[in-house]
Amino acid sequence: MSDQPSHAPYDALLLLSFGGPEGPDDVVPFLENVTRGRGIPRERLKEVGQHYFLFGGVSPINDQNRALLSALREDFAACGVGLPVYWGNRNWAPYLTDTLRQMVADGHRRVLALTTSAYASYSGCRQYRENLADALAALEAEGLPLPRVDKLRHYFNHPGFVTPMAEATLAALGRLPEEVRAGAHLAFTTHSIPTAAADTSGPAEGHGDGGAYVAEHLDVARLVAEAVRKETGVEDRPWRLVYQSRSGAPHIPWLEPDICDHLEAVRAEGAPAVVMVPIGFVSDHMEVKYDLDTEAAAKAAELGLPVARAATVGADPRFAAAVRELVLERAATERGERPERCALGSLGPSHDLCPVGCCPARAPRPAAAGADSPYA
Ligand SMILES: CC1=C(CCC(=O)O)c2cc3nc(cc4[nH]c(cc5[nH]c(cc1n2)c(C)c5CCC(=O)O)c(CCC(=O)O)c4C)C(CCC(=O)O)=C3C
Ligand SMILES: [Fe+2]
Repeated sequence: MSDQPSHAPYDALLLLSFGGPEGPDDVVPFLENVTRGRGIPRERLKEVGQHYFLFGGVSPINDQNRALLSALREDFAACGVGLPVYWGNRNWAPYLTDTLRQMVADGHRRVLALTTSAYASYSGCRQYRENLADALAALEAEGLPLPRVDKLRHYFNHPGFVTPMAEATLAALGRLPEEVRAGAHLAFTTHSIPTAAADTSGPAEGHGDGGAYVAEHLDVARLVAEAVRKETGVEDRPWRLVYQSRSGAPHIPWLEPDICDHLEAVRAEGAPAVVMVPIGFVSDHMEVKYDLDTEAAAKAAELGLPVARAATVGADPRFAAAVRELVLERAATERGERPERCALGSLGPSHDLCPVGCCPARAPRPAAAGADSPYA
């Protein structure tokens, strides 16, 4: 008997992420990969390309995923979890299909996937499941044995995600001039998505009124605001969930208000300062570095409004530990045990298996790692 925590039946973990360009020549091909068949206006693409060129054509997301990989491997090793960790992306090298092919070549047949998106939505959940189905179809066409791939549950309300975010919010408050700290508002931000996609996010029974996407973000915002209240003793600090990084055609409704409009509105109401808290994101990637640190920060400067931006969890060891807990929890569930399923807030732990109709696509396509998966 070994007293090492068991990750059986899983034999590998796959970090599944978005990917990003690593130099100026990568930017246009990367954007073509992202937007293939998705009808994003050319104007928006040129603009987003410029965001990347401002940073030398390099997205921070790949280095951040490399750091997360190291943190996961360190944590697993320290805790005796002998699960190898691989990394594959939707839109840039290392591409998911290549990684999955390597995993099969290395003998892995039960794979657990961790996505760098903590919440339910088509873009953050089902689209990754579609990418997994595409990769499995490619391996099948090559005549390779197919691994079974499961996906870890959404972790937005896990303490290993929420606690570092709350601490980062307090740290950002501490970077504001002392005299505006007590009165500073909190602006929790996440990626805007079409309201139609928000309304149908998560399982069907929660559809409508922003669906699981908005409900989950509101729960995290409340938890962080409450932690800040406890720590600072400021009882009625205003906070709001706002959105950023809108794209798509202007006549299609997306979640609002935009962070920049929100800064203007609270300035007009007399807010002395704002802390921007990007709860929607797992690392300080381009949406954070450009849309918040560059664009929203410039807006705030124009308004004469002091702002600070909270760090995302990134490769925080507490987040790596949370991933380990979630992996061991899911492994135990797959073995037929009933492990403790840790979650803060009012929503409870999210489902392990996306039910049929969860975060539907506009045009149905095969998606793996869910109840409607065509794969085992
Ligand atoms: C919910 C959500 C997340 C959070 C969850 C998650 O992390 O998955 C996210 C993350 C990210 N989005 C990213 C980049 C882009 N997203 C785009 C486009 C879009 N995102 C959408 C949603 C989301 N996106 C949507 C509804 C679109 C429009 C249509 C479509 O394509 O579905 C476009 C095209 C141009 C534009 O429209 O801006 C780009 C370049 C990067 C990489 C950043 C880097 O390089 O550091 C990351 C992590
Ligand atoms: Fe995006």
